[in-house]
Amino acid sequence: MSGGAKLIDGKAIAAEIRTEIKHDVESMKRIVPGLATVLVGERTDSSTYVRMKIKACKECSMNSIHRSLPDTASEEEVLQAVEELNRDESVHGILVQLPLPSHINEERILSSVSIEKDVDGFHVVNIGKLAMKGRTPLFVPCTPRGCVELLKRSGVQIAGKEVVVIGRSNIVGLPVSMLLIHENATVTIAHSRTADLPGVVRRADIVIAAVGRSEMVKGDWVKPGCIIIDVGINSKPDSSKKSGYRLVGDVDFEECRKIASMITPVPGGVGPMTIAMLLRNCVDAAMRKEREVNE
Ligand SMILES: Nc1nc2c(c(=O)[nH]1)N[C@@H](CN(C=O)c1ccc(C(=O)N[C@@H](CCC(=O)O)C(=O)O)cc1)CN2
Repeated sequence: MSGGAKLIDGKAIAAEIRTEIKHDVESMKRIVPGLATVLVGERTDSSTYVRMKIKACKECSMNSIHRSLPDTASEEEVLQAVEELNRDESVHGILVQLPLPSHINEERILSSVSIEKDVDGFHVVNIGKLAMKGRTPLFVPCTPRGCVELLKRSGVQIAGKEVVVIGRSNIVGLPVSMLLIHENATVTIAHSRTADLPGVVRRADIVIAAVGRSEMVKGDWVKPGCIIIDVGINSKPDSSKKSGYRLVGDVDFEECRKIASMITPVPGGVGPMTIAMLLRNCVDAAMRKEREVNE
């Protein structure tokens, strides 16, 4: 491509989705959707993400409730906070910000969230249904749902495409692969131990990079005209920035934009979609509740 890839503007698409969400919230008669955030510890990145989620709720006329626990909190204390939110009728969605401190069993905490309020889609029942044919999970994890939404809203036909997902995490790699299979793509899950990773990635019509390694995917790894969704958010030292670093993805943007037909930037690509999809999931939960109340 001589002109370079078209940018998939995640910030603009997320803003469009948030306008739709606000409209849905304001059309609800009996319920104001409420999102609960649980933060254990004080990691700077996690605190920033939680703050962004709370701000996004406000902008969409939604309520938010926040529970903060110290990083010394016991597993029982985190479970108790989740249980209280499970019982709270003003809360329609609960998210426990990840990662949790290493002494806490993540699976136990995530499975303690009521499946009707599991807006992150990480409960084993919701993930299990996503992994099965003919089952419908109540919620789909936000970043994977955001990737698919970016493709659809950019006019990309997914069915029949060869997709290579790089990364096999529970948050992104595995669930996005399942979602894309349900969209009738042919999906290969590649990872750091895949033999001839560049050769595998070169087969893809659509590349989803979610491996967590700065600028790993190079220009000569990708097929001309392919579509690249970069999920990575890595900081890279940059002395020209006040902070001393800048954010980069898992894809070498400057090299790959010359080869691909469409590409997401970092920042401003998948990241904003994660929060938009979280709000979508929470409002869907509240709308489901409102329908039950009306019956
Ligand atoms: N419980 C969860 N924990 C985590 C999730 C998740 O979906 N649920 N995902 C990530 C972090 N995350 C949300 O929690 C998240 C990451 C990035 C962004 C984002 O908008 N990034 C911006 C850049 C922001 C910056 O300047 O730092 C962008 O890419 O443009 C939103 C949410 C791990 N934990």
